[in-house]
Amino acid sequence: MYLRPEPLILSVDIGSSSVKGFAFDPYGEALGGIEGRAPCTLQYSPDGGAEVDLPCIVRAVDGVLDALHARSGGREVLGVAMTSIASSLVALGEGGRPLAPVLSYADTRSRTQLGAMPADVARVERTGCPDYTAYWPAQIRWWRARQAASPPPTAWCSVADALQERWFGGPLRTSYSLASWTGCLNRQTLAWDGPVLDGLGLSPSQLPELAEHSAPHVGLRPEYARRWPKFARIPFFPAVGDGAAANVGSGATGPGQIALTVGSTSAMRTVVPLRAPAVPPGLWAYLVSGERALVGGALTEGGNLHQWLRDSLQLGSWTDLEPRLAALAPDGHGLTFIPSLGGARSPDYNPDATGTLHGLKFSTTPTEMLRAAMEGVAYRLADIAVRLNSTLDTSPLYVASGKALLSSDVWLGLLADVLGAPVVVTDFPDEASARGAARLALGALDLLDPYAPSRRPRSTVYEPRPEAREVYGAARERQQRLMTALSALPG
Ligand SMILES: O=C(O)[C@H](O)[C@@H](O)[C@H](O)[C@H](O)CO
Repeated sequence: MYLRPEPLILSVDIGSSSVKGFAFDPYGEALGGIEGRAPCTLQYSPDGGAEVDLPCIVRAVDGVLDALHARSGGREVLGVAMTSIASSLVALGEGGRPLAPVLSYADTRSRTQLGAMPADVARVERTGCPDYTAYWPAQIRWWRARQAASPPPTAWCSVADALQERWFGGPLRTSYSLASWTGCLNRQTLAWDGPVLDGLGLSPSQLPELAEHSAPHVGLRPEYARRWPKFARIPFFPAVGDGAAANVGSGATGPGQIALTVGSTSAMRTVVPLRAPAVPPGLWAYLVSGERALVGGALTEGGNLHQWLRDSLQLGSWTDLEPRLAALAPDGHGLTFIPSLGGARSPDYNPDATGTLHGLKFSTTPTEMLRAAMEGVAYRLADIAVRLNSTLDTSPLYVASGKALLSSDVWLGLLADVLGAPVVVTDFPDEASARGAARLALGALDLLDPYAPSRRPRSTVYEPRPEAREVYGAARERQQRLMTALSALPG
């Protein structure tokens, strides 16, 4: 019981399209009205580039903290939690100066570097990550090859680590969670992986120090202490990966509970109370903390594909579209949409994969194309689900998160049909990643157990419909056959 206004915890989420900040009470529940948002979007280029503009992120995050500082008024602020896209790679030059470009998980330009590391069959089991363009080993090699004429970077870090270094000074520090998304962390020993660093010619001193997300920075540098006096001496917690935060924030932390997220990108993941569970074929295993793993798979497409089609086909607002999408029968259009516009992450890991829309007729409508894209994403998520569910001891329960999914009854319903299992929307669905980071920070402050099952009722359950499941099953097979046929094409 608090007699004065309750203290609050602030949480900042660095996403693929914007930076958002929210306030939560000491029980981890959202407090309306104290929030901040600033746009900052990944920049895609035709060669597979997906860069993050660091000055844009710095401006956005500092601006969101300005808003949270002003709006929290006289209330006590317990701390600042952070969650971020993962992975991100910042190269640092002399004096710790960040060098462009900053690469994101979606950047596939390092495709030429895949297979270039020394052969090492145990690497996936040690790091939890496959050899792919989303991870630092390929990205660091690509970065060096491309900038060969410039002085080499002296150190590397994630975007959130660079921000915290600006606010607090060095040394650079990262959480086990963010580090586990880089492909360079040995998740068994919780140290940077020796063979991976040797293969890259790096020493651990060129990477951030590793710490648990519960070990905060305290004591802002004078210029930031003047800007945010209320934050000058409060804990700022190292960022956790947004996937890990989404599970904690949507309450998907128990056995068989799978966070099904469609934000800008999409993913499904489950929390395992072990540091280094086996990595299922085609998937990855990251860390929520040094004690808990996050096993799952991710696609680079989700709400970003929906948005791209709405813009490209001038489809109008999301709200107007939903009834038109809902009026279409499952797979009634006969189209096959392979949604790999950003290459294929899980389960194929093919950076050269592209999007395909097959089966067009003069009668095809733009709304049908969008519905086919949403179904196409669902089939690819089902390819991840098959692999993930084979590791579970119980039947899966999908817990929805992500703005794109929660804004669409159609997507929620068709995912339940395609996955053949209930999809649950909790009564605290919004901003799961920010909420998860806040709950982990409250856990670090000993104020709650971030993994405790929620006692709040489940508001909506989307049950699978057997007739629709059958129709979608056939359409999913058609998508598989099309992918196989396309993979035989030269080039
Ligand atoms: O678990 C996840 O959600 C993924 O693994 C991440 O790589 C995200 O796709 C990325 O951080 C963008 O939000």
